Amino acid sequence: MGEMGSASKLPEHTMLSASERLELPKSVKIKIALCQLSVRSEKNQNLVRARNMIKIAAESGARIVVLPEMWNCPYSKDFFAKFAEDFDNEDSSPTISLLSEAASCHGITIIGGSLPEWSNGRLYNTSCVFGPDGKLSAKHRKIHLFDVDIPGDITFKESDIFTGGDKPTIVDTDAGCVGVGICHDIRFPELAMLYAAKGAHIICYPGAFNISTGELLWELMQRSRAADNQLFVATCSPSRDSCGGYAIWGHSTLVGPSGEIIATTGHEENVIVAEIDYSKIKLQRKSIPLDKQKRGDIYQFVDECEEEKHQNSE
Ligand SMILES: NC(=O)CC(=O)C(=O)O
Repeated sequence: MGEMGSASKLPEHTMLSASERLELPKSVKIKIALCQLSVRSEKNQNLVRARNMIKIAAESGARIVVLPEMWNCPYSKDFFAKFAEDFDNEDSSPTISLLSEAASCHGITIIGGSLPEWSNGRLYNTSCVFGPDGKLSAKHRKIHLFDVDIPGDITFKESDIFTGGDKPTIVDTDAGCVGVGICHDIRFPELAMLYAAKGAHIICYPGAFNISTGELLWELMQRSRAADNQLFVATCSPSRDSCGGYAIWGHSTLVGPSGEIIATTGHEENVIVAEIDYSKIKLQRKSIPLDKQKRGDIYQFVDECEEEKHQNSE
């Protein structure tokens, strides 16, 4: 990422904000593909279908390809453990081998959706990023697990099965600086703000929102994270007809830095290819300089009782 140290030597009034110092990737315009896959109950079928979609995406000119949350495995508690792989052992991880081979074969960056991962006896919901050389460049374990109980609608508790990740993930790729989150992670603006502060150009959220929260919140969340942080947001979901009892919303989408939808789709299986113009980040941040307008000095709660106790003790 760009050198950020020298600005501190300038007089205060000429100091550049983090947004103004943001360096853009060499290629400012690139194509991204979102592979909205129909996930089957046969792992091998999912691998074959995903490999075909990646090929279609790459042949359409995409330099960065995003896969859905849980694309090699139905989004269901009955399947997660059975389909999980140990990523540290490539020989026993056909999914990791496939992603690595596909990235190097097409010379692209792959944000590998998410997969159930076994590690030291624990199960994680994990996204792997591969560079054009086929090497694993980052691994994000879903931080915020999806535990919900909406009476008469949906009850689902990921934490019964998965262990949550404990780190944010930001990775410099030749297709931009990418922050990674998985589905429910999108509900936490703090994570997106952290990625923006660290220089992310785009945040990719593989996700599998269900049809009720999806209709209400999926688009809203993506546009909010993009507009608040003035960067690109890309989401990728399995399609509605995927296997398992969980009804998936679909609607994989690319959103631009002013919160505009650049490309989206419906419930069905589809490969969406769209153009990202990273110069729009700078334009948006120049037009509405949120970074300069922020009042970090007043965004804190004062505990009045504590304050009173403190004053009385003086
Ligand atoms: N997979 C998820 O984390 C689902 C989710 O967040 C939802 O609202 O649905």
